[in-house]
Amino acid sequence: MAVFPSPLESAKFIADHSKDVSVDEDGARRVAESLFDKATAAEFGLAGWKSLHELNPRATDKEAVDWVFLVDTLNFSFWSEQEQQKYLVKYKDKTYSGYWSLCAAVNRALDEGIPITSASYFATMTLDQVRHVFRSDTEVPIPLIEERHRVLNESGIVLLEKFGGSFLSCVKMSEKSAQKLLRLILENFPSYRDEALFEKKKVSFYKRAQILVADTWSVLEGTGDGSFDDISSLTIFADYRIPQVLVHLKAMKYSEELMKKLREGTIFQSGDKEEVEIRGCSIWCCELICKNLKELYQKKGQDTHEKINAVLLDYYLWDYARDHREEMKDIPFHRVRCIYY
Ligand SMILES: Nc1nc2c(c(CN[C@H]3C=C[C@H](O)[C@@H]3O)cn2[C@@H]2O[C@H](COP(=O)(O)O)[C@@H](O)[C@H]2O)c(=O)[nH]1
Repeated sequence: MAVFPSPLESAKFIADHSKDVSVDEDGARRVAESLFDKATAAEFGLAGWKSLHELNPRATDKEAVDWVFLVDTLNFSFWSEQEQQKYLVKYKDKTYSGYWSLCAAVNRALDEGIPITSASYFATMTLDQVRHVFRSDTEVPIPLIEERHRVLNESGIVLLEKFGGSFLSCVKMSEKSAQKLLRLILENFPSYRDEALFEKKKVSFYKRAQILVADTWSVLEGTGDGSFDDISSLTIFADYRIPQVLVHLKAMKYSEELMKKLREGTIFQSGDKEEVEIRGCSIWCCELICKNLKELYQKKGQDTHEKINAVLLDYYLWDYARDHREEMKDIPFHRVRCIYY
């Protein structure tokens, strides 16, 4: 049986040994206080996944679950070298960038009658078909198109061979446990094994695997096969936006030398010490924010069950980063080209 380190334990270990990134406990407490009133509002809740995001599926059926699987299999590396030169997709008279450009391209393909979310289709897609589905509305193509082709074929074949062609079968096998679904994903889909070596120890982040579980919970509206009783055991998803917003909100800090490298646009490799510290401290920082938020609610005698967890905090912070691009422009995000986030 394969050993998959826990992202939470990894984050604690990394935060305890980190040199260039630090979690600011007072800053984390202040962020929790500022979120306190918002946390019971609609946009913080599970329903926001659909109500705030027009490209996400409305349904809670097999096709909606397969949409989530396809999108999260490709949910990585949308950043561009030049902010002005980037991959964009126009869909229904709106132009989308970043993660939303991926969703727009998927919905555009479905509208064109291309069964892009069906394993039987993406298991044998050619590179040219992938290029067509994810074509850009600028001269900048989607990053890592060859890797996207490879992970699509690989994941489609596993779905066909082991799960009858639908991720819903995998969800049913998890018997309403988020941790069991996480393990099934890691055991069967190699491209989701987002791990690194840090201070000679194997650590994990599992960003796409954890967000796949979270998005499955969201698209099923926390009901039926998606009523995971341990959804609060997930951590936030260590991408390249959450660290940026945590530094902006002064809950996390970079050393001068790291800030200099980031400002120069240094491209890091997946697994580099700085990259691991940024991602691990982000997860740990959000655990502290979550803990503080729960304490604030307990003080007020309010029940926080299912209202406050790392998933909902992550979604909120990610949307916040989207909506505050301008204010955050002097905080650089770390640049890695990889299939993990
Ligand atoms: N931590 C975290 N990272 C997330 C997401 C999402 C979108 N997911 C949900 C959000 C709304 C919908 O409800 C989706 O279900 C994408 N990313 C990451 O961000 C990066 C792209 O950023 P930008 O270049 O600005 O589009 C890239 O690494 C991508 O992997 C999230 O939620 N949390």
